[in-house]
Amino acid sequence: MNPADISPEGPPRYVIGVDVGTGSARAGLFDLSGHMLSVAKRDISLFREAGSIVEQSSTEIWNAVCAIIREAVSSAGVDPAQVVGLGFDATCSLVVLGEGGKPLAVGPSEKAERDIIVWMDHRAVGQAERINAMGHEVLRYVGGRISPEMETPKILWLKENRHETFASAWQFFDLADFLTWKSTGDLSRSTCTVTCKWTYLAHEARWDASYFEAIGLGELANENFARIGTEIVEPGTRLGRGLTDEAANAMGLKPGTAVAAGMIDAHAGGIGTVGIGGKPAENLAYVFGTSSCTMTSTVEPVFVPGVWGPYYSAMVPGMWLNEGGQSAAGAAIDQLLSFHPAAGDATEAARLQGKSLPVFVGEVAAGMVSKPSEVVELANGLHVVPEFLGNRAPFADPHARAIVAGLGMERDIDNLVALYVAGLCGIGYGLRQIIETQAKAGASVERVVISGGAGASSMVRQILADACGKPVIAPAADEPVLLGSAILGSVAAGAFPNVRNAMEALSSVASVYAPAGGGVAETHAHRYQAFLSLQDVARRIR
Ligand SMILES: Nc1ncnc2c1ncn2[C@@H]1O[C@H](COP(=O)(O)OP(=O)(O)O)[C@@H](O)[C@H]1O
Ligand SMILES: O=C(CO)[C@H](O)[C@H](O)COP(=O)(O)O
Repeated sequence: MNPADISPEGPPRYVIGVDVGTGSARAGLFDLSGHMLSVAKRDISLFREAGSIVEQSSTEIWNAVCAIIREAVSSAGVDPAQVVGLGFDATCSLVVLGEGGKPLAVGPSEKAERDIIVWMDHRAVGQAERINAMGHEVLRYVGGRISPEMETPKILWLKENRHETFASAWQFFDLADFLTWKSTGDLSRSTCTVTCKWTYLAHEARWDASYFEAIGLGELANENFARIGTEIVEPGTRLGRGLTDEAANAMGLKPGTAVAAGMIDAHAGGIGTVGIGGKPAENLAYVFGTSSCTMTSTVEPVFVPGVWGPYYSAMVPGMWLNEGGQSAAGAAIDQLLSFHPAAGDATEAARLQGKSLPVFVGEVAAGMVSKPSEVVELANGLHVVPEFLGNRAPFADPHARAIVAGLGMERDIDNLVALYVAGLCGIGYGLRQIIETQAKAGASVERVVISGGAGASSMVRQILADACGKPVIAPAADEPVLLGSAILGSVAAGAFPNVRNAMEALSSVASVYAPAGGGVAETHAHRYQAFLSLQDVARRIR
């Protein structure tokens, strides 16, 4: 299908957005006004081992993606020939393939199907520290410090610990780029992935060979970056000749269907939300899933120590991006609840209602108060700094750890609820700290536009608004992250001239959660000071 074939007349056309998160892959089928007709989901495995090792399988993910695309199309009863575009987003995990696209084992299991080092894998903390000690110029564009969650420390880890894998790797991909290559055979990388996670300098359209030489990965530069990306294109760019016969067959779509260069999952959430009001520079995109990401767009680059970026054209084309967040967000709430003596009973009660534990506990909390903002009183005396997986921003400190203060001998569900609320407040104070740090550096925002699985609850949105002090906007789209990747697919298909146009046309506000004033605001101000003190004391103890 050529872009020119899409006309307002003729049969309706559809696009598919695919989102591969940490725990599941989802596909949504959208019409060209941004309405989602169907969604399909598959859970994906995570393999964990000692030493912060977390791995996945690219084969499993690819099979899941093909299956959910088929399911989304058939459950909507749409003719595959009417699907004109496909967009992908995925976690920023590292996929390692040998000759012929063969999966290579990335860890001690020696299992080739474990060929992905997941973004949250912290095996490369030592490599990241050594890179940071070198202080290379490119680090200015990742908030001053490389994170072990980024790809160059991980590849260095492979070279130093699994030399055979490193030497025989044919391609190192960010997961979204792997998916577009599998779909089209096109090895182009997206400016989103390589700028945010690989130190590509999109504002100068180049890699910096001296960085790779300095850190001990000179061979990647000597090969002209053939294993990490020679063609770098903006998200939404139409790749290759669209779907290959093999991929189309696996997905139940037509060969040649347009496939867009993809994005990291959080950034797709940004694309699906920050167009609201036509003012991307005023909107902070907050994607609250397993991790959380804060994404702030500016016209000029703003350097905020400890906040990733500034990245050029990594999310909104032509704008700079600062990206912060918490490495464990939904995952921190899960971890916190799992420690509590009432977790077993509550999990069983949640299961009987077909809900996850945090959703169940959140609903119990909402039922205990007359107004959502009052839930903060349930957490009276309990304080959580939820940094189970380090502080992503504004300290860029992978060694930070969580703090829970104010625990008693309680073992009941009410106390579990209190812990849940305190954990969410802690997430909100982390958000407030990032917003304040960025504002001091010159990147202030007016509102937070929320997406992600944990951001779907209205009580969660209200707690975040109260805790961070900014209005939280819920977009009209039920699945803003999927809408973001569908937007990419629609641009590749030629339905919109560019991503910015599509963003503004397809995103709108559903509801606004204004921060509460009065006593609630005072309580949060007080709790925020406690959060800062606890965080500071923990840092000093270490
Ligand atoms: N109401 C809720 N309150 C707190 N956490 C929640 C809630 N709903 C979902 N979560 C958490 O959000 C995370 C899943 O987010 P989601 O965006 O669906 O996944 P992914 O990050 O894999 O894309 C899980 O950690 C889950 O426990
Ligand atoms: O680092 C990230 C974005 O830059 C994300 O945290 C990562 O991609 C995981 O996303 P999720 O929490 O939605 O599974």
